[in-house]
Amino acid sequence: MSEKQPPRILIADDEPLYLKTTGQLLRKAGFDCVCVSHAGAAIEKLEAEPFDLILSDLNMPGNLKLELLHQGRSNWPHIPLIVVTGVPSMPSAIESIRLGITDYLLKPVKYEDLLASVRRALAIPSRVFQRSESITAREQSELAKRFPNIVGASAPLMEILDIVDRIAETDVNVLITGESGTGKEVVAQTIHEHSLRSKENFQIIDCTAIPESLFESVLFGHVKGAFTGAVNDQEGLLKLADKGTAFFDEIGELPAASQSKLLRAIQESRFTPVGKSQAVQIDTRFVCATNRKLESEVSAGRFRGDLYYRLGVIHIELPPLRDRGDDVVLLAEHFLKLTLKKSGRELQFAPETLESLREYSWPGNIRELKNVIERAVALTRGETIEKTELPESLLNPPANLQHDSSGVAEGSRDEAIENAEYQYLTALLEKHEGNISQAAQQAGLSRQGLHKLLNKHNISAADFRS
Ligand SMILES: Nc1ncnc2c1ncn2[C@@H]1O[C@H](COP(=O)(O)OP(=O)(O)OP(=O)(O)O)[C@@H](O)[C@H]1O
Repeated sequence: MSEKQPPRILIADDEPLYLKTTGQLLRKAGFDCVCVSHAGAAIEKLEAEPFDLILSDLNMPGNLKLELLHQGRSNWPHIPLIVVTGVPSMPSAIESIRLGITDYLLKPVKYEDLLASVRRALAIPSRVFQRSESITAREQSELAKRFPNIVGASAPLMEILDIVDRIAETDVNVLITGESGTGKEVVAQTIHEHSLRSKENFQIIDCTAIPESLFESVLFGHVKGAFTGAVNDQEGLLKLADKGTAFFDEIGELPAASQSKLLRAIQESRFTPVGKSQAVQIDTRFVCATNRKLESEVSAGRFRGDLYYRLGVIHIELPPLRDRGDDVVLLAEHFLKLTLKKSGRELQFAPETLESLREYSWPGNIRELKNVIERAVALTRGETIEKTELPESLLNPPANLQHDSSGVAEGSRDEAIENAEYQYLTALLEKHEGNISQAAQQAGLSRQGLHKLLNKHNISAADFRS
């Protein structure tokens, strides 16, 4: 973007009235707009002239297969793209978010919302949208130095650190997904620590811990006497996140009514505490995490699409530990060092122990690995951690957790993982006769984490108790 020139916006839409009024309104707001009525013309313009932003309709001539989105994102990845559509459809919405659009607005769109979205998109440095080429060894070591809390050197982790590095200082909202224990909270905290908001609060908001009936009061606060039991004025969690980062953990668990209240607060950057008449303005960055597949939740109608787009401007998917190669060893060494720091002892892994750690499939991911190392250190009497100090469940995992190359691969990878997880959980509960604490301990999960997984698979621990 040139400093003297106003930002240039390309608007592509086949509704003449919308095209004309949007162009006029944005010009009035100080932008330089070029309006075209079909995808082909938009692509020609992009080839010929520089732009800072694309506003694109979905249903317009030449865009049957979302050509403008595909070409726009692959040929001009540095130009943010906002979809504005009158005919929302779930597949196109999901495809849009996959391609990395900046926002998804539904017509009729309020002028203030459009303007806010345009300003937000233009405030994001273009490098955020540029896909990284493969990361060089030098860049790798620089990333490792910049993020010492995130241990690992595998290619998938390096890609994540590269994204974190590019987005941390911007104000974009981030959605972090991944299985339980993959490090979502660690990544969220790291984004905050490397942001311009690092001196302010990193406010964790655990969506599973807020009863639906208290959502507004906990999030937005309340005044004394607003409802029975409101004996004092209470500031809400969002106010505590003002100027800082609000981290919504387990956002996928948020009930529908709470989703709309949160969406409104995010869209307007303000909310009204319960019992008050005046709204409170906030300046907060939103980072969210979930181990659910939010896209499927949106398709199934359980999660609002508009909230999903608003939160997931940047989507970081953390790989499970089993897909991170030798990171297992690096993390094991890291947790060994951490554990020994407390005791002052000196210990090392036997080569066979490391081999077993490498071979295991880690359903509880990094949290499970951390627990296994702490347990092994506690059990080891000599100077070497032998394989025998590893839990039996790790050395002889249930058949469904072993890698069997002779088996016929059925279904998608996601289905296979879901099945394996289901089998693992039922075997685990059977072994511990429905005792959640013991089962969670073995799986390397928190009790809450295990409850969530059981809910996901509709498994009741009570069925395993005698
Ligand atoms: N890359 C990493 N380097 C070092 N420690 C890590 C890393 N990732 C995660 N951990 C550690 O693993 C444990 C689990 O991480 P975290 O709580 O961030 O996972 P999560 O994905 O948020 O889990 P859940 O979905 O159950 O809330 C924590 O003790 C964390 O410190």
